[in-house]
Amino acid sequence: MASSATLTTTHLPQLRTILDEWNAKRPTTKGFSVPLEQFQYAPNASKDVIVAFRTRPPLPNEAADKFHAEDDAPETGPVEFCAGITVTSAEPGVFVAHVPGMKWSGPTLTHKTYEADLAFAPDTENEEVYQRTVIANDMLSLALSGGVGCILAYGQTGSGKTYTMESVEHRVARDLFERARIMGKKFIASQGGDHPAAETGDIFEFGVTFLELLGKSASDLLETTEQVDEQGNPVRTEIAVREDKIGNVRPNLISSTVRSSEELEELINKALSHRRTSATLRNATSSRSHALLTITIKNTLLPYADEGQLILVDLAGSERYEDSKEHDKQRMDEAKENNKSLMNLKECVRAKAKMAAEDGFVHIPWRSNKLTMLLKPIFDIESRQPSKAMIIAHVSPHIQDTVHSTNTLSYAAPFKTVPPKPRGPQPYDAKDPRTWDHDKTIEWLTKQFTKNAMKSRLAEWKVKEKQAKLAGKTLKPLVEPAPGELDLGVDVLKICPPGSTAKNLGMLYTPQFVERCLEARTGETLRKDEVKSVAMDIIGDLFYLILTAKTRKRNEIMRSRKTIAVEETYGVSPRAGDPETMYDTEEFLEAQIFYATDWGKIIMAAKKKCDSEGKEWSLDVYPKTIEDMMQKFRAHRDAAAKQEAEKKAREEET
Ligand SMILES: Nc1ncnc2c1ncn2[C@@H]1O[C@H](COP(=O)(O)OP(=O)(O)OP(=O)(O)O)[C@@H](O)[C@H]1O
Repeated sequence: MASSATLTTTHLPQLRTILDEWNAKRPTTKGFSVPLEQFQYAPNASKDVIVAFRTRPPLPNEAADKFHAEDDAPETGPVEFCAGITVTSAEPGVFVAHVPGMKWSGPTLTHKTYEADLAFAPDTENEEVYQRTVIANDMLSLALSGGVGCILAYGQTGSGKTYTMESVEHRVARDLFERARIMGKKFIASQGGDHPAAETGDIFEFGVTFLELLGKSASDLLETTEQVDEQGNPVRTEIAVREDKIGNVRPNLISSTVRSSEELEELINKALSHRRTSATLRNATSSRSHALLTITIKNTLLPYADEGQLILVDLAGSERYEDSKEHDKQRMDEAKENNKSLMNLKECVRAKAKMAAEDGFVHIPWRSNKLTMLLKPIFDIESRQPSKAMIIAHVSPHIQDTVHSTNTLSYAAPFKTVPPKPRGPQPYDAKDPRTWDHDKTIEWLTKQFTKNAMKSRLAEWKVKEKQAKLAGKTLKPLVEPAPGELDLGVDVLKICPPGSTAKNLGMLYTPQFVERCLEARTGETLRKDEVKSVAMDIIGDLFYLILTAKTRKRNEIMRSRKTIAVEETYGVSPRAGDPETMYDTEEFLEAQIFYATDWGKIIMAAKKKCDSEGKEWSLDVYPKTIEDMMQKFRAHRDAAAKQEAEKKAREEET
């Protein structure tokens, strides 16, 4: 293949002729299926990884500059633009890259086709790109519902990444608060509308960080610095990027709280101006660094739920080795590091896409690099947060850049996956809620609400028993109610209507499930805040069971790796093990009621000890912990029964 230098002005007319012949034969370009004004959600909205291509228009004088920069061939008049990319379909997205080559008979063109979910032509406005990516895939709602949405701009230096990402950032700032108000009002309404923020829907707290990763070193773009180094570059504190004790990656950045579009816009402008200053001073740093804007969102009415996140990433320009070999050592190291991180990112995105499409286990190597560590929430399969990643691959429109463009397109195209084909119902597995039918789901939900109702009955009974004792009376023992006799406080059939299963419930965001439980409330047996707290426990348990089922296979493969952390993310009690099969007894339920909140605490302490001693949790320590607890419970129960019997006998005697 010829380099662009050999394909200079003299060959352009021939290349144009070949391109015109190809264009004359190809079918007309397929546009978007629904015009922008009419559509609301994209057909791809359910996918975990969405890939889009974008090419920009040629800039004034760019075609000439591109030749003159590399070529000293004699000029034959003004250099006209020659297309290196043709968009043949917008949705699904198809780009054809025209790769120039050279034979003894003259220049040639090879037409390579690449497919994505969406493709944006040079005349597509930023607003349309934003609507068809961020809005169509419901990224704002995802983050406001405790999920993680990540948008990555990838491509060669100068291909338009910053142009796209800055526009996305400003538009997110414009729309996020309005969307939050709508969702906030809806959430309050589902609780009966009784809240000081019922009018405003103001229930979310927003935090913003902006990190720059240059080579291996991370810095805070919100840090204002007066200091400059010998070359005049601003000096910023180096930020450590590592996992903390509980596995979170939270670099120590300035996190600013924002309350409005204007405040968010101001911070974005501040960070971008710091990035631009660095870019001018340090020879286009922006193209050599990754910039990550993270917006964290906390629902103040669901204090135990995970924070939602929107992560907007303007990636460093992808450089070929040939382009960087003229650089000094520092630049070469940076380029090497960038390529490493981009390759690692590719592995992670590809694995995530594959996992979503095949519904199986795929190892995601997110710990291998700082960039992917920072994106842990979207790559960690142990995370309970729903997440979605969108990659927008940018290419230059010029024929001189096609070799670069094919690299970019072949990097991103494999991320496009076909949603898994319906394979019929999976065989029933008691341990895997994704295989439960409607009846089994209702049975499980009923059991969860019964557990809760029994807990409060027992608590009430204990109070009454105490009062009775004080009055010198004996209270009748608490009798186990017959199935269906207990008022659960909710209509489980409303939570899981006919036709719906645990798999459908597992796809709901936590606030959606809470809203549904609140709507299913019957009478006054449970207060609204009690429904909320039980709903949080139940959805937490369901996520845990699904997660355990998903990772079981992985755990078998990687037995040496640490087992799933039994974290109390949703503030609920028992989560470890598999009560469905191992301990599915009334006695087990009674023991949980007896231990109440201590149950979770004892299990957590045992898990911690087990980890520190490097023992095997699921097969060895966990059953032993449960057995010890059950023995204690039985001893207590038997002693209490004995005492009760003796008391009765004494009473009968007197
Ligand atoms: N879709 C577009 N329409 C019009 N102009 C564009 C478009 N995309 C990019 N540009 C212009 O192209 C130039 C290069 O774009 P940009 O700086 O975004 O590229 P980049 O990929 O971020 O480069 P770098 O890696 O160097 O940061 C800019 O002048 C920008 O304004």
